[in-house]
Amino acid sequence: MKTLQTHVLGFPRIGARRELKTALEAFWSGASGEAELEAAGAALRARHWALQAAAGLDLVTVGDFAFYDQVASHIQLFGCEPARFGFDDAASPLTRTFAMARGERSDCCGGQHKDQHGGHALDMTKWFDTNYHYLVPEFGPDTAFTLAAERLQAEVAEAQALGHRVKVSLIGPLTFLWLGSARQSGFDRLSLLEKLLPVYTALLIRLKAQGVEWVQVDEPILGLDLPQEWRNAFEIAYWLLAQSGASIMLATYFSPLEENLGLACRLPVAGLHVDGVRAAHELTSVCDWLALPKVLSVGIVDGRNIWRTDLDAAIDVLAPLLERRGELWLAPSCSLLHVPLSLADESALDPDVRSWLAFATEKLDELATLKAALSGAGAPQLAASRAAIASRARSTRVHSDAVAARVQALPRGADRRGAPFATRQALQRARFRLPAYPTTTIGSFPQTAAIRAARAAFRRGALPLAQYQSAMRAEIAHAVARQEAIGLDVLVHGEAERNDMVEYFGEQLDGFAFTQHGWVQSYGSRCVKPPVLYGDVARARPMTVEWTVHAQGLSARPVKGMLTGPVTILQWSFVRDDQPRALTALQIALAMRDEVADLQAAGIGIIQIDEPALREGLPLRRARWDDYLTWATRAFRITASAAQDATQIHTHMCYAEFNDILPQIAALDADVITIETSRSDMALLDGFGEYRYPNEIGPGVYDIHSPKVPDTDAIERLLRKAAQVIPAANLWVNPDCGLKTRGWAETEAALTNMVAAAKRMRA
Ligand SMILES: CN1c2c(nc(N)[nH]c2=O)NC[C@@H]1CNc1ccc(C(=O)N[C@@H](CCC(=O)N[C@@H](CCC(=O)N[C@@H](CCC(=O)O)C(=O)O)C(=O)O)C(=O)O)cc1
Ligand SMILES: N[C@@H](CCS)C(=O)O
Ligand SMILES: [Zn+2]
Repeated sequence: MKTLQTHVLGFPRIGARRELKTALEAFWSGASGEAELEAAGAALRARHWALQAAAGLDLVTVGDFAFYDQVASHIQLFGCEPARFGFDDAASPLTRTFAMARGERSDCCGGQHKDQHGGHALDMTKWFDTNYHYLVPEFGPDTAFTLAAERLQAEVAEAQALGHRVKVSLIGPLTFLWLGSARQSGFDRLSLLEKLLPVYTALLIRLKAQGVEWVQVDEPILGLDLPQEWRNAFEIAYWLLAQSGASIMLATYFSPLEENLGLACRLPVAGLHVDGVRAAHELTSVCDWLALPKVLSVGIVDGRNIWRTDLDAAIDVLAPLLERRGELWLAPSCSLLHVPLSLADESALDPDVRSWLAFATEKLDELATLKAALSGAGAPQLAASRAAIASRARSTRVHSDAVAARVQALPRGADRRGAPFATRQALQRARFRLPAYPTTTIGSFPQTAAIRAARAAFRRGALPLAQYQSAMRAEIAHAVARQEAIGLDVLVHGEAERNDMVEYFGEQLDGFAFTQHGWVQSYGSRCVKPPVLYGDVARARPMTVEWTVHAQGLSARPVKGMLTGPVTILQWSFVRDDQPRALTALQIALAMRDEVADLQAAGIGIIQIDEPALREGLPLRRARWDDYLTWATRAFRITASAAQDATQIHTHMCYAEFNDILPQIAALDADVITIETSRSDMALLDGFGEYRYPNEIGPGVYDIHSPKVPDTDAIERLLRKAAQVIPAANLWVNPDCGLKTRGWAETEAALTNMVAAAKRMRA
């Protein structure tokens, strides 16, 4: 008798029409109260469990829902909200979540204790190699843990009342500690494990008593290069958790287990989930090493991409595993948080491309089909799946001879600027005659409600193209006028016409499709709609030149052209799985190179090529870094090298630590890099200083994530700190990142102070 069960590790929570975003933003604006927000959350959970049940999943997953972020929910679950927030019992858990997430704008405790709260939000960083950002737990010697499981248990009860069999998902204790930051340098987060484990055990006991059959405990760090003491800690931790008597499904994903494979298989848990997409080559070894009766859960459906699964190929992989083990669980490789909810409303997608795709809901159906096929029941859906896979494989729309020929013909040295940096720098200084400490911004200015409303009206046909364009031209004129008035040296057009820095280019490049509702959560209520890169990439026509030339025509000061780099376009799109990422990046690089050439030909002398996702694209295992960095940095240079020596190329990076890839950042050979540093109080720059970063650099002096307007003294202090490690002649003055999420009033005030600080430095 063979047993098959289906489940998901997590499900998107934002809602088909971003209902969670709407509910959150209404709550934050004061337009609704906690009861409405809670009701919206409950409705989404119920709907998503119903989808899982309707697709025949054996277990629904509880605990993956969060109003802001699942890591923040765990900070509350384990009672380790940082003491600096000064929460008291009067503050509701929701208010406290938003205080941690959004900093001092929260009216926590009625705003009475703001001074004691230490104000600023928890740091936010990338969840492994995804474009999802989590709130970083803060750990120190005084961190204490207490169980606050009321919300989680209430959600379990909700699901049970709806008649579902429940599996709870939790972030594992080692991964939770690993993801946190040490408030004190030298503090070892692992030393907290002893205090944390009893709280986990107590939680597992409670969940068992509540009738929860399985608890999925996520330990994705088992796919990382772990220090030996962290590896050792797994054995003791899971031995202790086993005492709870709970059935634990230990979940790993995003990366092969490699040297941790034996460890993962040995741990005293009831089951092990492995990533059958990124670690497909390890399935046989895991099957060998995972002793029966432990359950093997195979993440056979790609949770990080949107292509239909080749179900025949999947069955070929799964059937022998089922034969050997007698029991198998089937799942997506990781949580479905990273893909859009459903294809159902994507009526504008090209029908061919649409037939090749599976979003979260369709992936549930794939699991059901696999289960049916493997259990010998009829699976009529297999035929449709087969036809779609075949249609994609033979489609003439995927391959372009012209693109292939261009890639083939790429000359050696196509990734090199004409002259070395020193020569270029002299030419550019003579051309632009900028003052010392030149001031600039990163590209976007506030995406106001008016801008978004105009674009929404244009898209639904309520605003004619000409009127939309003239509205955007007026927004650009406004941004240019504001920058001139503030006294910035290098201006930008402000990106009013862009919905998103990647989607905007995806919409215009051949080889990309885009969705109407394919939202994926980026952080909190903020979402992105990653374009779908299905075919060879080419640029049909210039994409940014008219807007930039319009802006340049409004000012005698240089206006920076603003492009997104090839690696970031690749990284923030759903990309092809039928050719190496390196080749796709090269195709994008060539298309973007044409845009650089056209901007330059139109008289734009400074061009920024944003690469915020360069670091995020790094493979999770260090052994694979070199290969990635070689092709990724080459892709950037191919784009940039269309620039003549007197054209100044900027790049911009944010949302990551960069010190471990400094040589590769230098190898981009951008004339100027603007980089996020203010949140780390310029600590990042120590690495740049020690490394003697050769080109010009603009360390962010203003944290755009905070509504707080930095004063001139604070900015000057940061600049003086920067000038201690970077030669003053190479320093630029700019914010950390784009200003699209900010309002105009705070933006103008902050930039005015920034310009004043630069003037003080010059004096
Ligand atoms: C720099 N970042 C980015 C990342 N990834 C990207 N793909 N892009 C990025 O910029 N990763 C790292 C960071 C993450 N940071 C952010 C910051 C801000 C957002 C954000 O604001 N997202 C918006 C959606 C942006 C967008 O696509 N806008 C569209 C649609 C606007 C919209 O919602 N329209 C409404 C109607 C509005 C009206 O009528 O008034 C609708 O369609 O219903 C546009 O401008 O046209 C967000 O709101 O979440 C994301 C990541
Ligand atoms: N030019 C973009 C970069 C964001 S990382 C912006 O300013 O929004
Ligand atoms: Zn940025």
